[in-house]
Amino acid sequence: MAKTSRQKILFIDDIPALCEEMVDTLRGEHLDAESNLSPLDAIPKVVQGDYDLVITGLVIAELGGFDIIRRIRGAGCRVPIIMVTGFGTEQSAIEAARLGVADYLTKPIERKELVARVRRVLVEHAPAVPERPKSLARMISGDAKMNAIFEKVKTIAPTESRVLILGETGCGKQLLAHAIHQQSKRSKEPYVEVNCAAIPANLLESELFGHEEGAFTGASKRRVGRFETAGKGTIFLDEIGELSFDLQSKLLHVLDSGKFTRVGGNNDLKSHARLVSATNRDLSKEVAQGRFRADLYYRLNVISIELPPLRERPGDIGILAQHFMNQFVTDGRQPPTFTTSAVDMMKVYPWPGNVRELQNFAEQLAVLHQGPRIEVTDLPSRIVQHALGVPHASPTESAERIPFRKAKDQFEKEYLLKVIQDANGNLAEGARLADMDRGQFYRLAKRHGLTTNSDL
Ligand SMILES: Nc1ncnc2c1ncn2[C@@H]1O[C@H](COP(=O)(O)OP(=O)(O)OP(=O)(O)O)[C@@H](O)[C@H]1O
Repeated sequence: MAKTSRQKILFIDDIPALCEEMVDTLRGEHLDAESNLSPLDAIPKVVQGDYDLVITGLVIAELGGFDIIRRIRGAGCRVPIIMVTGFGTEQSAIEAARLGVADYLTKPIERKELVARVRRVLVEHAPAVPERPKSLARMISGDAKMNAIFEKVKTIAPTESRVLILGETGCGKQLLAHAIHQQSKRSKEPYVEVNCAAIPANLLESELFGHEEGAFTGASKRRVGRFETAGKGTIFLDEIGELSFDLQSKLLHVLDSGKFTRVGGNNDLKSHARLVSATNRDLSKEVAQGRFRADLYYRLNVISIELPPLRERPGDIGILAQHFMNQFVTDGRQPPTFTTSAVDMMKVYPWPGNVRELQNFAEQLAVLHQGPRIEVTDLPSRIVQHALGVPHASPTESAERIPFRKAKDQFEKEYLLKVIQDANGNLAEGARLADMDRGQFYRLAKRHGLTTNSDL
């Protein structure tokens, strides 16, 4: 069955009148619902991802509600499931919670309440990424700070000014440098990248400026350097903070005079390339501490662009994760989508490796994950552990060092996270499992950073 853009609901029960009533109620509220009298017919369709929500009865002759859920989950499918029953007992409610149902309703249930609970589950398990991403060359973003940077690049790229890109490792400096070239009037000319940290210091000068035959041992013939190769295009010097003092002086000379000399040569050659550079160091601090030449810093830093780390770009987490997921699923499958709850938890994690770490994480999931959705429970332990606030000592080990309030806070956070995980990331269900008022549960979850859902 082809998927439509509306979220599709399936009701499973073997009483035709109940099916008709449920479908009429939901369709009356503009929800896309259908029913199936046979669990054995319905399960394969559910497992192949035809539905966004399953509502099931408990007592069904062909296969009971709990067995339906076990088979669906056993096939690796994490579609949210609501159980509706007229035969609810405490035990069945506990079993339903254990199996991770998104909600458990006992009859009689008012029409309005039913629709409200269904809508809530649909929202909580909806694919994330509601924002419309913006793009710049090969970069995409859904974050306001990044979109402002994209706009800045569109303004400065066509000029001749040098650009210095600052930012932590893996946050997109290289991609941004290339975008500047692509948006510039030089885009048809060469684009040359040099990673100053990857080339041994004694070879870097000849790499940049070339060398003449016999310039040093092993220089058996003349070699053209990267400045020459770049011609009238752009040369991108990555990790410029790693340049030795000697090379800093030589680069300063090129920027001041527009000329350079091959190693071992006498002739001045003209440089026409535009220079874009990047570093993950705090260059102004390097200058203050005497490790980087101030005059070179000012010449490089005509226009500076500071790329924020991923943890300061919450609007990018869901968009980039889904973007990479779509790229990495190449075997014809429909790429799984990240749910809002999963993205909320990913926003709490600090992503020390920035976009590169997110990219690797999406690649692993693309290979290993089966099923149409990525839920909180599918996230790797480092993301969940972070939400737990580990490492921390147990109260008995260090009672004298941890104030009571802090110990209580740690316990509260750990407890809430466990409950939210048991509830498959569904906060309403979490509140029910914890036997807490829903509003209080939401507020606590938010205070501990276990959700960033802004409407809580
Ligand atoms: N906004 C983005 N959209 C799409 N892909 C991105 C984006 N930002 C970064 N990437 C991807 O993330 C990875 C890391 O980005 P990049 O190499 O540009 O980071 P960097 O800051 O230059 O890292 P380093 O400091 O280690 O050199 C690359 O594979 C890049 O394609």
